[in-house]
Amino acid sequence: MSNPFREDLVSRSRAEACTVVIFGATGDLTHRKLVPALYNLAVDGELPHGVKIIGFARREKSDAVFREGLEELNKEVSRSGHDASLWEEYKESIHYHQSEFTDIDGYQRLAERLDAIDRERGGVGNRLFYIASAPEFFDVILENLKAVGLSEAADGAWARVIVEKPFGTDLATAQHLNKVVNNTFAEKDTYRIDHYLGKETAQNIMVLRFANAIFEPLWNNKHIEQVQITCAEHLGMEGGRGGYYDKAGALRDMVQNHLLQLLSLVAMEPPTDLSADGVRDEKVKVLRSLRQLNSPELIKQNVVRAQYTAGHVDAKQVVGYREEDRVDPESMTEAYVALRMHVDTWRWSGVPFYLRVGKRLPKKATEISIHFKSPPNVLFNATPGANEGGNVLVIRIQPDEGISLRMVSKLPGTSLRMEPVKMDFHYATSFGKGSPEAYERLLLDAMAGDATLFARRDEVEEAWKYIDHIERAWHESEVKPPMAEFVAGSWGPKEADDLLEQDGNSWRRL
Ligand SMILES: NC(=O)C1=CN([C@@H]2O[C@H](COP(=O)(O)OP(=O)(O)OC[C@H]3O[C@@H](n4cnc5c(N)ncnc54)[C@H](OP(=O)(O)O)[C@@H]3O)[C@@H](O)[C@H]2O)C=CC1
Ligand SMILES: O=C1O[C@H](COP(=O)(O)O)[C@@H](O)[C@H](O)[C@H]1O
Repeated sequence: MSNPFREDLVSRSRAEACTVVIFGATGDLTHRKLVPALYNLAVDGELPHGVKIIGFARREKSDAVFREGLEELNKEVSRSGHDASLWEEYKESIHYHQSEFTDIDGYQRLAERLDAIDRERGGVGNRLFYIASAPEFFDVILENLKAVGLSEAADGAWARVIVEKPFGTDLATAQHLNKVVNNTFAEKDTYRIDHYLGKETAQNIMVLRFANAIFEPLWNNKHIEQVQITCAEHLGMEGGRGGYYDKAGALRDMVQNHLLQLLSLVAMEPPTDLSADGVRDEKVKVLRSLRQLNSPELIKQNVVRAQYTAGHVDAKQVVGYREEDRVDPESMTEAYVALRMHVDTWRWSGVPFYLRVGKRLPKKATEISIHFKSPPNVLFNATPGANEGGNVLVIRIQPDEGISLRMVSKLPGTSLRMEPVKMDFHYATSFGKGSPEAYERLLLDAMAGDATLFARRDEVEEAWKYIDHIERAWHESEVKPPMAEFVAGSWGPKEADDLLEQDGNSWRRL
């Protein structure tokens, strides 16, 4: 496709034209995230000229029907709105390819189609394979791509693969999948997606830390008392999600990937350069330094799991977790988890990292808060308001992306009183526009061959090592830790509050 929208704009990224083949193209991810992301990039003039999309899935569909379905969703979700005349041009670059994932003939036909596109384009045949299927098909798709030679790039071209989450269900399955992927594509051509890394504010963590001289000198256990990472969702198991989620649970679904990635960005040492491996080398060191919770006793002391009971969210009555569609009525899967973690490095020795994530909490909000130690209590200890809490730096990942710094200030007036105030930076007001969707940035990076915001093999495996201890204690130990409960629409179980209270701390109110 020639970029139909902004011929005047040259793409600002180093992304190169390619054909994007999406496996699982009739699914939710393709309709809600991937195709709208490519559309928005095209609207913004960021998509390289000549990008084509081939959707691979099982159902019989014509190109026209496939495009209509995509358009319906694009109208609903596109960040830049939906322009019918722009869509008319954009949709010409989208095609449908019907095949079973297991059918080798389907891949043979795909190879022929890709060759025809390259001939038509008269340029190099770069290919980006996006595996957006359920995880049980990851192996077979990779094996079939290899069998028909599609994992090999033509001279002067590249062939890359993006693999969706979940990347395995434990260390052993992740290692197996890594073997299959690396047997098909070189590690440099493998992009394990973690869409939280594509979120604007997650990317800003490194800039905040390493491009501002005021924070880094304070970014250690001498000045920081605790770090909290919260990822709250108000959604439950809508849209049939219960089938997948009840097998995964909050720990595997969110902590193993998104939350541990955020923690790594907060805790890592400055990389020697901004290359993909420079950054990922430092992140993986953090994961290796996590204090392992390798006994049921440690897990009982440091981890709380919970399910929600019926309650109200957004003023609507909602059912409890075990009553959700496609959830086992006797399920022992957590829809909420809170953890106290430690990063055993010199920088972070003695600083607790508290993480919590859950469904059916009061609102959707993800944030990281860095709680600084209080100053010596000598000057203002008798001043009203002196105990209002210390400095807190809050990185709002979503919504209302931004950063705020809480400090204590003198209240105007003749007497000395102190009150907490906030310096607040909002992306939307400071830069006059909303942030691009995470998938936009990540797709563009994959087209540019930049894997910095994708997880490397060793990162994924280190994260699973940590998670496996907890999963084993929950599901395999003789005396299983209890499953706490909280009312849907509340901020989680009392046990999670107790976890912090033991250290004299409390969760930040969002
Ligand atoms: N949805 C989301 O927001 C997110 C999803 N993900 C991950 O992305 C992946 C896809 O999720 P999602 O889009 O929600 O899944 P869906 O269940 O909505 O889609 C599955 C897709 O796979 C196709 N498919 C299933 N079986 C076969 C087969 N045997 N042969 C060919 N095609 C087949 C389906 O085709 P057909 O309809 O023709 O049967 C459909 O296109 C999962 O790994 C998920 O964990 C990750 C983050 C967010
Ligand atoms: O990966 C996942 O992420 C979503 C939350 O993503 P967000 O970008 O909306 O914060 C979560 O709902 C889902 O369970 C999980 O699989």
